[in-house]
Amino acid sequence: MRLLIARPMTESVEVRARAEFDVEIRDNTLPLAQGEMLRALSEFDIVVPTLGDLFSAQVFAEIPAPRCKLLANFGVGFNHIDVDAARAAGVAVSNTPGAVTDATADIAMTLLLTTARRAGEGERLVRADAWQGWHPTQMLGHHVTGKRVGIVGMGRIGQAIARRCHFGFGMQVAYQSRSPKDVDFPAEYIPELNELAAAVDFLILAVPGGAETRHLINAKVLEAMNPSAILINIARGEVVDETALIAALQAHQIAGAGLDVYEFEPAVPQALRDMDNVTLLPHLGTATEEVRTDMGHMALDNVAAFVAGRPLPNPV
Ligand SMILES: NC(=O)c1ccc[n+]([C@@H]2O[C@H](COP(=O)([O-])OP(=O)(O)OC[C@H]3O[C@@H](n4cnc5c(N)ncnc54)[C@H](O)[C@@H]3O)[C@@H](O)[C@H]2O)c1
Ligand SMILES: O=C(O)[C@H](O)CO
Repeated sequence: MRLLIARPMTESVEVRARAEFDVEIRDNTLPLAQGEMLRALSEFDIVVPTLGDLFSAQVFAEIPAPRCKLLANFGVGFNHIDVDAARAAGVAVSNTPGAVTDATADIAMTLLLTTARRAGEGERLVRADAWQGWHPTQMLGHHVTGKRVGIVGMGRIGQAIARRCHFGFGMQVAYQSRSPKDVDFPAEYIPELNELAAAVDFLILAVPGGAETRHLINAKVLEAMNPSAILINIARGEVVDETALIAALQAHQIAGAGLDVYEFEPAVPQALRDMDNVTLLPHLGTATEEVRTDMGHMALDNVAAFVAGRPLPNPV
């Protein structure tokens, strides 16, 4: 069976892939272009795609009977794949849940602390050689310990964030999700999103992307937030109406934002880049050597199971 891996991977993943499979590893860090996706579906049995490779209904429509039978996605989020269209074309989809959880929760905390404590702004001040010295009212930020945090999407990553907030920072945790969760820390379930938004100092997004959550955070939710509150997004850019977010920040409806993901990634609006109360990261959630290696092996475990005719360990 021929395997295509759509990006260069960490060394041990590439070594294993070459040892176990008839593999082509694409030597390009950019997403697959339309023509490359069509070739992937028609010339390979299995493809390991990732974020940015837009396997849309239109792509599947162009190759109605693809040779490819598995998209073993590198990453837990699969909103770049039209899973229904894939299934209709006879293509299974798998992903890499769990491997990404702790690192992504760590990045949520990085964003929360950096934004609340104005660490990015302070770092820029020092680098610009503009710091005039400590004084009692210099660069006052928002206190974190003991504050109220609201988590939207209490799944694997949401719960890992909640644990860090509760056990690490003594924060009071509230959340919204599709259903209440049985968790091992105190957490209040607030099913109404605007109510949750109004009740917290930090609102953290950890839902999947896709049609169901597109613009879940809109002007109304941002209006419901406290003027002293901060929005953190480690989920997917499309979960937030970015135009509404910029307007809310400009009108001081909220105090700041910490973003790892963007609606039209990798484009980041100039208006956001101009604001000192916004922390901007380039989708770093899972960006550690260990985690990217674990994700790669998890994707290959799915490939191996498929080749051996066993059930996929991580079917979507
Ligand atoms: N920034 C990054 O690098 C990075 C890294 C990993 C994952 N992610 C994103 O985080 C997402 C979550 O990952 P996970 O492993 O925690 O997934 P998960 O499936 O374990 O958790 C998602 C949670 O969201 C809830 N949910 C779904 N739709 C909802 C809705 N409309 N309203 C409220 N809650 C809803 C689900 O019930 C579930 O509890 C991924 O799908 C991915 O898009 C980002
Ligand atoms: O969904 C994921 O796993 C990340 O966004 C990519 O690392």
